[in-house]
Amino acid sequence: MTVAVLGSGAFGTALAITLGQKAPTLLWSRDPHQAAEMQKAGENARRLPGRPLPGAVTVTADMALASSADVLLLTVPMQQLRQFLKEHRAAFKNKVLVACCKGMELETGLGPIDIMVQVSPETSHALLTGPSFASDIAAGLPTGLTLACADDALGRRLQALLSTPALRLYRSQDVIGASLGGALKNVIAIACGTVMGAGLGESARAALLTRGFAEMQRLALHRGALPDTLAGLSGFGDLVLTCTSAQSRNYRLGLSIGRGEGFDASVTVEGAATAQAANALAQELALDLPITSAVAGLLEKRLDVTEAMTSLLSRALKEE
Ligand SMILES: NC(=O)C1=CN([C@@H]2O[C@H](COP(=O)(O)OP(=O)(O)OC[C@H]3O[C@@H](n4cnc5c(N)ncnc54)[C@H](O)[C@@H]3O)[C@@H](O)[C@H]2O)C=CC1
Ligand SMILES: O=C(CO)COP(=O)(O)O
Repeated sequence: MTVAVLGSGAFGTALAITLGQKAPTLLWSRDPHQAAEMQKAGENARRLPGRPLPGAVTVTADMALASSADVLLLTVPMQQLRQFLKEHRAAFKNKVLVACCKGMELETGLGPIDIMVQVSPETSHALLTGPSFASDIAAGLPTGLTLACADDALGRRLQALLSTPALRLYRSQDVIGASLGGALKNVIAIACGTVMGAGLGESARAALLTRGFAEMQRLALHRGALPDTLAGLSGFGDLVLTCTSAQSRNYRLGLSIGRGEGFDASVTVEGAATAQAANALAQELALDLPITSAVAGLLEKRLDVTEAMTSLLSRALKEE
């Protein structure tokens, strides 16, 4: 099976770098100028400078060429996924699509697998998610991810195809759990960044991370996820990484909120839309997600940091 990565941002480029060390790999960019520049320079100077593309990676803006591969890794941001699938529906027919984005669609609350099923029912679907910074993957550092696919036979083939010596994929058939874990950890990372930015301390962050994990489980289990999936790489693993590292854009957005600073709106921060989508879903399902609600309040500017903290600390005392 041949592979193409569609979307030449940080994550798409990193995946192409690691997969290109194993087999010929296509990397598609929507911008012909950027594709030509990357092919010529042998690197993505904008997103991953200093990380050379292996010779087996071909960068192209030609979707007909890119979609000639059997397996297409989709690395566009979550809020772009539906439109992207609609635009290229004919080219993707009968392909295996592996979504690599994390989040919930703002208007519908749906995750990447649900959207692929809706928009491209004539394709096969899987999800690649878990704790990994693009820069670590591109540097060849050891990484463990979850490959979630409801079809176990296909999941096994994808696991073998997409694992590399440094990138170790674990298989799961729980696409709901893997999808929600990856989406909701970003919301908690914004909360943890906020607490650290406001100087409230590492003990407060540990409490938020832990209670945030309880919220992730509450929503995900209600939607049919398996507890083990939430405790795995795509849930707890990615939560720990994202809530403790300033490499994370979600955490950094939180830091800027906590410090009362601005944040570059062009940076991909998946947790922002997801916080609002998850908060709306929680209200609809009458689920108690106080941290998610506080993050949504901060992002929508209904709350400031002091009010958000007060809303969490003044809740009735309860059993853990
Ligand atoms: N950067 C990282 O360390 C990791 C990112 N991810 C996930 O990967 C997804 C993408 O993130 P990044 O690559 O970091 O973002 P990015 O901002 O670096 O790149 C996004 C890319 O998508 C392209 N794009 C946007 N809209 C498009 C459209 N409609 N059609 C075609 N291309 C479009 C942009 O031109 C850009 O090249 C996110 O969901 C993120 O959560 C997952 C794991 C690690
Ligand atoms: O998903 C990631 C790590 O697993 C990347 O995190 P950010 O999107 O917050 O940078």
